[in-house]
Amino acid sequence: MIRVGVPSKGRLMQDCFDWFGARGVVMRRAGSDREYSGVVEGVEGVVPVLLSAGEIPRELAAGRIHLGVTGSDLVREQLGADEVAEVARLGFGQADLVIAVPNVWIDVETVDDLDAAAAGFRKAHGHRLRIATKYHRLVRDFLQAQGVADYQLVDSQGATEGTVLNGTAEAIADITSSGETLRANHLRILSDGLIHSSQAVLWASRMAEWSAADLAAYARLAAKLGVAGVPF
Ligand SMILES: Nc1ncnc2c1ncn2[C@@H]1O[C@H](COP(=O)(O)OP(=O)(O)OP(=O)(O)O)[C@@H](O)[C@H]1O
Ligand SMILES: O=P(O)(O)OC[C@H]1O[C@H](OP(=O)(O)OP(=O)(O)O)[C@H](O)[C@@H]1O
Repeated sequence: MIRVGVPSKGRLMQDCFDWFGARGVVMRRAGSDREYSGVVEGVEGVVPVLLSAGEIPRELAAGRIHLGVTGSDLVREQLGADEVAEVARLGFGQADLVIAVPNVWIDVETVDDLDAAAAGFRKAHGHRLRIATKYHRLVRDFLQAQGVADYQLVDSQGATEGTVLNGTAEAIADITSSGETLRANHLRILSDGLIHSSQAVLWASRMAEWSAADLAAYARLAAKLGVAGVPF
């Protein structure tokens, strides 16, 4: 059996079920809304595994699932290129990981401006400018590539836009789609502050054991979905 990790709740789960369903692979939760097991109809040898979107990268890397659907942001943040292969971009779950600063920082429009502000900030406040995020790796790599070093990351696993008003950070790096949460919290995206454009992707684990029967099931599934054969 190939195990396919799918998001266990919310819009991502529904969009994922719709995407598979439109291709003749019907996935649904078994039993009640609260039961985290799933069933699939329309293809033999495939079992869905309902998981938190944030945990799907780790399960792929551990080889406990063969395939998984989750955001490219979460995989790029948590995994290296060796552990998974991209099978298909699914065209939903689009959101941008961006750096945003308070509206009142009128002199800070770009990442270069943020760099300059960071140097001044340290002198004025005795500590480095704080950027709240849960995307530590992506933010570090992005700022390093731009030569920004005088800052510190503050971990925020949710309600990240609130950290500036709450006084625990000066800037944030988080996912946005409509931009409403940023606006409501008086934050503005830097003009060159796009770190990653994310969307839901079907990933294949390079770490899972793929038996001959699993490879045959994958071929059947890939044919139905109209995606590439085993991508590694
Ligand atoms: N506002 C949004 N619009 C579109 N996509 C979003 C939005 N917020 C988050 N996403 C995407 O949804 C995926 C899951 O997000 P997140 O890590 O917040 O999980 P979650 O919804 O909190 O679920 P769980 O707690 O089960 O992991 C990510 O890939 C992210 O890019
Ligand atoms: O641009 P918008 O359309 O306003 O969406 C952005 C919000 O959506 C996500 O939060 P989510 O609802 O997943 O909750 P979180 O705070 O737990 O991350 C993200 O972290 C932003 O807070």
